[in-house]
Amino acid sequence: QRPKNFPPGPPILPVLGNLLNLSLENPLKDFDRLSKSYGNIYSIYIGPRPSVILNGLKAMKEAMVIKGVDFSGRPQDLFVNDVSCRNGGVGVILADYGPSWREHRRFALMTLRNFGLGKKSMEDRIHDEIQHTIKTLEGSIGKTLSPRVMFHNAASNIICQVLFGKRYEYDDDMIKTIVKCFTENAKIANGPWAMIYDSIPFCRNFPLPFRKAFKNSEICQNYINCLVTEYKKTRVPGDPRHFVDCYLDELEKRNDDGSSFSEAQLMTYSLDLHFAGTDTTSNTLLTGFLYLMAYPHVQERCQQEIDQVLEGKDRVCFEDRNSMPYVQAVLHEIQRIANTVPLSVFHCTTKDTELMGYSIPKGTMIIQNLNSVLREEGQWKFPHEFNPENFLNEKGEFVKPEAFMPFSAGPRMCLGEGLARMELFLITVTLLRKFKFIWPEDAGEPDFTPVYGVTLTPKPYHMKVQLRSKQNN
Ligand code: HEM
Repeated sequence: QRPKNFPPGPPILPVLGNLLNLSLENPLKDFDRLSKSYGNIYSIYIGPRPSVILNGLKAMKEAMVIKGVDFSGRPQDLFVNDVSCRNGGVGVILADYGPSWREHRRFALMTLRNFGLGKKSMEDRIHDEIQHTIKTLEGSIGKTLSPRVMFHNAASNIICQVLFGKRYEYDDDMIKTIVKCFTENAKIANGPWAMIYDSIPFCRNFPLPFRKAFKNSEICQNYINCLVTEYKKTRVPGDPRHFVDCYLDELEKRNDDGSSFSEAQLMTYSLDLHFAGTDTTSNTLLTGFLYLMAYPHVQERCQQEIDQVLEGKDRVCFEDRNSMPYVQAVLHEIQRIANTVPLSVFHCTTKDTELMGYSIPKGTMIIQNLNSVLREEGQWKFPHEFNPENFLNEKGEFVKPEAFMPFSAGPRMCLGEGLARMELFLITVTLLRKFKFIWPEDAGEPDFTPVYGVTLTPKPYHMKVQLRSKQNN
């Protein structure tokens, strides 16, 4: 039985709740279908747990922005919590709303900013990494290559520079293993076995496929343990080289005052940022290059604008985006279509609250169907097709509709948005300036259907790379 005045939804079965109403492999279509029957705010039971699904801009804004604090909690008893928070630290992504989350979020935002302002700016770091990407692509001129490892490692290296002050070669075994753990766990974390783990608690200790996620998490914990142990030995207090050193300085400063900073937190937190900074940006890039090859006229129009704006300059800077309305529109359209984190990260209510006339008790799980906003009819000129016109007005100027929400909204909104946007712009522009990307003739039609997970991933594909004949650099 649903509580009084709770959002409506399909009938609930004992034990399973509404599991049979969802495809456990990929429930995105079911979430859209259910909103047609029950409206933009409805409820389903994942096993015994009541969850409210938010669809469309209006509901999303009221919950995440207008009543942001009421909706900014995180559930604490899910599969993902057991996998990620095993060493006692809760990190930031899964931390519940409260002082520890607030302090850690503030600290990361400040540290990311400081590393962007220091001797070497964030732009310089991204450009350094792009040189390695270019080398990989130059080695494939005239051939085809699968860009997956290249983009995942590039994104991983950029965040690694900030976190640990180091990068890894693209064929380094250690980072290959870590990135594999991240990408596998991003698929397991909201796959069928995670749903079963969350719905039927007595099966949690059985040797079922969800065990793989725990193994992966252990590998990542060992890796971060080694790094932190090394940095503790080599650091000079007060002269931080990277995020880990900054945290260790802060830990010393706050020692014994009951603060939420701890070594266990540092480990989970660093892994949170490494994971969040890798699997998101790289999957967006993969989607982007897939569409740029499938829509060669869009690629060419970007290249014309890039050539024109960068004429005589040796490299692009983030500021140049303001002179590139078409490229900006294309990058935003890529993010809209990529829908990289389709259900955001699950929230929960921090107190008894109301949403569009419904009563929602404290502790209710909230699932944001970001997909429903990024493709909402009435919000977009072309909701169901790839079309940069979605972000251009009649004068060809860049405009950003309110429904552009791939980073979510409100107090829990992605804290890496600035970094991600800078990476997407600098990487895409630099590569499009230098290379032409072609869908291989023998590859059949491009398949745009993504593989479902916490992050959506394009199916593996190959690209043909040519040096552009008319280069201005
Ligand atoms: C295209 C790239 C990215 C996309 C689409 C994306 C999207 C998201 C989304 C939808 C959320 C959940 C927000 C919510 O719960 O309401 C999130 C949270 C988060 N993201 Fe990102 N993200 C991206 C890149 C990054 C990067 C590069 C970093 C690394 C610095 C990062 C760090 C985080 C963190 C730490 C959180 C948790 C914030 C919190 O709980 O307070 N993300 N991101």
